[in-house]
Amino acid sequence: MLSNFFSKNEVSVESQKAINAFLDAYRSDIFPQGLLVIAQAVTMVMAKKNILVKMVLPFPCDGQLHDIAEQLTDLLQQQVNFDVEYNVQPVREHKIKGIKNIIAVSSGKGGVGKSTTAVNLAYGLIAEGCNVGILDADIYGPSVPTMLGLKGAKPSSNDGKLITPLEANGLSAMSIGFLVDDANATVWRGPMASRAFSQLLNETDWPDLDYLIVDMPPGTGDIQLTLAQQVPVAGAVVITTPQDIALADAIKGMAMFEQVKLPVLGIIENMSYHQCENCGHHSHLFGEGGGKRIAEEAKTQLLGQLPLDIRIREDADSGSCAINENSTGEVALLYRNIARNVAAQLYYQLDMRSPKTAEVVVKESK
Ligand SMILES: Nc1ncnc2c1ncn2[C@@H]1O[C@H](COP(=O)(O)OP(=O)(O)OP(=O)(O)O)[C@@H](O)[C@H]1O
Repeated sequence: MLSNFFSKNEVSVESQKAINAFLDAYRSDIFPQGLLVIAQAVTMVMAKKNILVKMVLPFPCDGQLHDIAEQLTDLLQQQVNFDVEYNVQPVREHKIKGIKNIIAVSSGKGGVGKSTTAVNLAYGLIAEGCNVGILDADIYGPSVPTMLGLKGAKPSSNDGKLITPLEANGLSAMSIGFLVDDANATVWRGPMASRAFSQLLNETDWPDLDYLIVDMPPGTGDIQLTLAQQVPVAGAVVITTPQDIALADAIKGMAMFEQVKLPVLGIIENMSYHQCENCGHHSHLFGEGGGKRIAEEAKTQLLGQLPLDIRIREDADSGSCAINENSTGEVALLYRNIARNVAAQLYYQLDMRSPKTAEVVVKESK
């Protein structure tokens, strides 16, 4: 038998060919040109009776690899697993130690669920396989401490100079809310607020992070503009709801980032629909299709849509998170899908090693 020629650790040539062909032809939103064009160091070994596909990828995507492994297992009638290392590269140079990429989460309008989405996006990126931190820059209403279950907690300092961030379920977190009480934070204005923010960013002893999510204050005024200029943001994500008034403000938000020449990775539409608990029917309480429309108009991506769901509010209020309770639950999967889209957009739009970015550069130079 052919298999007798292989050592116990070798995958048969037939299986290798089948896996390569499948991965080569595989297409999805985050792999528009297939998986193999962006994968490095692809090898296959036998691990007991299972095939282990090893590779290095440039952005986290554990959830999608899990689905691909299931499809390959069906195809080969043999268990296939992935063992992937993520090698996220910084797309923009900056001097903040330990952090590779800063992603700003903003909204033109207050109350659209920006902080809730920022926290869940951070946990989504962790669930997909990366090291992540969050910086609550919402100086006028820091809600991240509550959402992480860290209200009242105080960070410490090992050397008396840098503040050690707090940690909640593997997420490193810093917020003005850890340092001053809410009443004091709200009276801060202009320069004072931006100085406080700059200190939070630069004087925190961040661990090694692939992504730092910055929860920006809502709106598009001077303070937001200053912060956007102050932070070496790799890419921005704009949160909106489908209501006309929120959409109009989201457009203003994108224009603000354009003004300071920061790339917008896309839009997340929050409270897009309500799903009936009994029959599963989706009702679009605040209108339909708005996020998609403004994303198309701004030539950016709709990174995902989230339901108006009581579980999301309850989690945010109680300091828990759907992803940490059940990383494959319905709401968790939506956030993880958005997290993958954000990470992939950052890579394809901005990393010079990305085949898509490289393509754009070639076209421009003609
Ligand atoms: N998809 C959702 N489903 C249900 N409730 C949600 C959803 N998203 C956010 N919420 C709730 O809406 C309220 C406002 O959310 P959040 O504080 O995240 O908004 P924000 O845009 O950050 O507000 P602010 O402008 O004050 O910073 C919170 O009570 C939150 O739990």
